[in-house]
Amino acid sequence: MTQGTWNVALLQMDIAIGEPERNYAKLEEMLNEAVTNEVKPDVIVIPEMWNTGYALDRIQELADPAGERTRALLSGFSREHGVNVVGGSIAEKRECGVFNTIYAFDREGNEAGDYSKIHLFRLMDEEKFLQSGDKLGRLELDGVPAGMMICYDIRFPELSRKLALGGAQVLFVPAEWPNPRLHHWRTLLMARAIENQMFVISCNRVGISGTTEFFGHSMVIDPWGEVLAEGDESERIVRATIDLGLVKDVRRRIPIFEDRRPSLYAE
Ligand SMILES: O=C(O)CCC(=O)C(=O)O
Repeated sequence: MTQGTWNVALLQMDIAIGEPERNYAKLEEMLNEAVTNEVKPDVIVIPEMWNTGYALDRIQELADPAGERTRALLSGFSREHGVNVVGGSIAEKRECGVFNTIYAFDREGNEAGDYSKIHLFRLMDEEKFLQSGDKLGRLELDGVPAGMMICYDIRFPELSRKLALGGAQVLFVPAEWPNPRLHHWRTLLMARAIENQMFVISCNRVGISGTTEFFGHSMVIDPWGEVLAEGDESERIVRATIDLGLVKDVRRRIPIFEDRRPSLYAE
């Protein structure tokens, strides 16, 4: 990191449904590609449910017990390469069920935060097979306060606002967002960035799973709503450099956090 900037790398990967071994191998390949680029990333982001895809009918047997395999891999990688990793999300098995969980690691390989998806997506039957998390996704990377949400969560502006009010300047959004709702995906991400005057860094998968197609379009959006980088529909690494100082500038320019009237509309 040069002063106040981050190079981010989004691993816009295809995911083999129900085949964790293939997915771990693919992820390692892409992680290595991400750090061998001439521009070294400060933060790497991975898509949602990258270890299993939506193999929900076999999720009990496929999910990573306590996330141990994933945590060992990502923590080791972060430490070895001195890079922050927001580890997408994985199907994570606990005693009380399977969760859709992000683990994030700092440059020393320490766990910087975790978040289990709180809004389960009925259109994909998540609520029938997964448990929902019950806490917000807050973390700090290189001293920068940030938040984590997963996919469907971006439809709930209250959640990103709460993270922003808690100090988040960057919002990470791993996703498996399918066709044909590209318009929703782009608009909601831009809205979350503009209304909260924060960076939104989203990583969506590509490829086809059964009858569902995923369009990628991973995006890096600045606090003014400008799209700094956007993927196409192919498997690739999407890169961008962000100037973290912009959050302060935009919040000074239009001081929405000073102008809020929560007594009139906060629940
Ligand atoms: O809200 C949407 O349209 C997509 C959400 C989704 O695919 C998910 O949360 O996995």
